[in-house]
Parts: sequence; structure tokens; C-alpha cells
Amino acid sequence: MVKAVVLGAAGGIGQPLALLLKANPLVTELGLFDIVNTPGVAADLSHIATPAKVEGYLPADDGLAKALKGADVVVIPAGVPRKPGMTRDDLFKINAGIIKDLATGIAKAAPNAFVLVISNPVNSTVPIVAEVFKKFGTFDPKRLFGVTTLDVVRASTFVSEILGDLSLSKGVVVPVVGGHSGVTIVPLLSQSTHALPSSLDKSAYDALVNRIQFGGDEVVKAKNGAGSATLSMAYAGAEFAAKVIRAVRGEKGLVTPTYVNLSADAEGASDLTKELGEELAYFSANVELGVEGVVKISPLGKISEDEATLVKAAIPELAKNIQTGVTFVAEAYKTEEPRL
Ligand SMILES: NC(=O)c1ccc[n+]([C@@H]2O[C@H](COP(=O)([O-])OP(=O)(O)OC[C@H]3O[C@@H](n4cnc5c(N)ncnc54)[C@H](O)[C@@H]3O)[C@@H](O)[C@H]2O)c1
Ligand SMILES: O=C(O)C[C@H](O)C(=O)O
Repeated sequence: MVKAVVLGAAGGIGQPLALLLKANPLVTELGLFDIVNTPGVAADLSHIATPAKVEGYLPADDGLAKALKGADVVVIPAGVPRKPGMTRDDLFKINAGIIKDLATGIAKAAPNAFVLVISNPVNSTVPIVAEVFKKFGTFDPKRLFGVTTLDVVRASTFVSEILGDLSLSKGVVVPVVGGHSGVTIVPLLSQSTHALPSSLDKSAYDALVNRIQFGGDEVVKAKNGAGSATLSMAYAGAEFAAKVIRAVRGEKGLVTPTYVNLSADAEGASDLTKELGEELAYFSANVELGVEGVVKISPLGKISEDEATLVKAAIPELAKNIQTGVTFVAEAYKTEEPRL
């Protein structure tokens, strides 16, 4: 039995993500929460002939707590998306408060759930969730994940395009580490399962890295004010959630890049910190999942000189983003006490 919950379920990501979770035969219950439209989305999805029982909730009548009750996996795509000219950090002002409130709801109603954060800026929203959980005494670093899978999906697609065969893309695996915005997105192309053509020169390599780092901008520009990636994100979010669900059910050896807290009492965390040469509290790395969540955090391993330069550039930006999230919660609790 697995209960999955989507917070922000009526949105551009939330609806197709809820659809893909409803299509996942391992999900037996699907809770949908949003400030609007969830009864309709739930009624619609509930007609699909798959096992999950679907229920939609709005904030009235303690809807958040009801949606979260018994949750094993909570996915959060709630919040505002970018418009052209905006950075992900520009979303912080609005999304930080939304995430803080939803994290409070999770701490109260589903303190043992695995929490998968999609809302931007991920580099800062994940620390917000952690800091709220710490205030409530419910923080388990092994159960909190920033969803960076879209970067991995993009890397697979763009590398396959260069290899001239999109049918390869499902099998092309490129670890993408660091974080989820601009220069913090670091594709380790030297570790790709499929080598890049030897004819690929430095400027083509740089263009590929840039496209992976700024793939989100491509979609924001094409949508021209109507938001950012939703369908590819729903696909990526469902892929990641499916792995977490399989791990929750006892499957071993599932490995995927995700943005995690490095204090997780997991094998490899301190090796990664040593490699980074910096005490970063969060970093996206290849993570092995298990029933308790994070089992093992892979070190970067052998990387190229170009990749080492990219990692170096990512570190100060990540440190700043993390601090922004931590400070936000500290400031918020100066004027209000967390109450269970
Ligand atoms: N991690 C990633 O790779 C990635 C990829 C794409 C988008 N995103 C981010 O995901 C977020 C959502 O994007 P979208 O395109 O779905 O936006 P959207 O505006 O289409 O949907 C967001 C939904 O959140 C809901 N919402 C707002 N406040 C809420 C609250 N307090 N509680 C519950 N629901 C609430 C809205 O009603 C809306 O339905 C954005 O922050 C975006 O930047 C992240
Ligand atoms: O680019 C965005 O703002 C959305 C998302 O983070 C993405 O990578 O597509």
C-alpha cells in the first residue's frame, strides 16, 4: 500500500504529475491538495481504471491535513513559475512562504513521509523544508529530496540528439550534480553511459553544457509568459517519485541524482564533502535509495578538468542559495513560534 500526495495538484505540473501517479500501479491512494480546483481534478482522475483511490482537498475544513494523512510520499509542485526575464531566485519571495506553510502541514500530519520538492528555487526551498522540520523536531535528512530529475532527463535527451538517435535517450544516463539553477547545474558528461562523439569540439561541448544548465530558459522563452516547463517536469517528477515508491516498497539498488542534505547519516556524504573542499549543507549527487530513504551518497569520482571548473563555480552560488532558505525560516520564527 502506498499513498502519494501532490501539493499544488491543480497546477501546470500538478495535474499531469497526478495523472502519471494515478497511472503508477504501485500507488494505492492519491491525495491531491491545492488552493483551487482539486475536487474537479480528483473526480476526473478517479475514473481512470488503475488501483489508486483519488481524493481532492482544498484548504477549507483542514484539507491539507486530510490530504496528507497516511502519506508515504509527498510531492510538492506548489508555487509560482517563472516568466521571461526572471531567474528562479526571483520566485523566492512568493514561493518561500508557500513552502514554509506546506512544510508545517507535513510536519504536523505526515512527519514520516518522504518529501520531494519541485517548487523553485529548489536550492533554497529544500533548506526551507528542512528548517521547518527541524523546528518541529521531525527532520530526517534521509527523507527529504530536491527533485533535479528534469536536468538528468534533459541531459539524456540532448546527448542522444548529438548522437543522432533519440531512441537511445532512455538508456543514456548522465549524472547531473550540484543544484537546480544555472551554474549550479553540473552535468558530468565524462561519466555518461554513452560517450560523446570524439569529433565534438570544445565549443560544441560548452554549448551542450550551457543547454543543460539553461534548458529551463528555453521553455520559459517558448511559453512566452505562460509559465515554465510543466509536462517534461511532470514526466521527470513521476520518474523520480516512482523510484522513491519502489524503494519504499523494499527494492534495493535504485540510484538517481537528487538534491539532499549532506548531514544525512549516509555512506559517502563525508567523502563528497571532502571532494568539494567545502562544507555545503546540500548538494545534488547520485544517491542510492532504500526503505529508509537515502542509503548512500556517491562521491563525484573521476571528473574532467572542465567539470572540476563547473563544480567550483557552482559551490559559492549553492552556498548563497542554501543560506537564503535557512535565513528565511529563522527570520519567520522570530515573530511566530512553530506550533504542532
Ligand atoms: N524542480 C524543477 O525541475 C522544476 C521544473 C519546473 C517547474 N518547477 C517549479 O514548480 C513550481 C510550479 O510550477 P507550475 O508550472 O506547476 O506552476 P502553476 O502556477 O501552473 O501551478 C502551481 C500550483 O500551485 C498552487 N498553489 C499555490 N499556492 C499554494 C498553496 N499554498 N498550497 C497548495 N497549492 C498552492 C496553485 O494554485 C497552482 O495550481 C514553480 O515554482 C516552478 O518554478 C520546478
Ligand atoms: O526553468 C524553470 O523556471 C523551471 C524549471 O526549474 C526548469 O528547469 O525547467
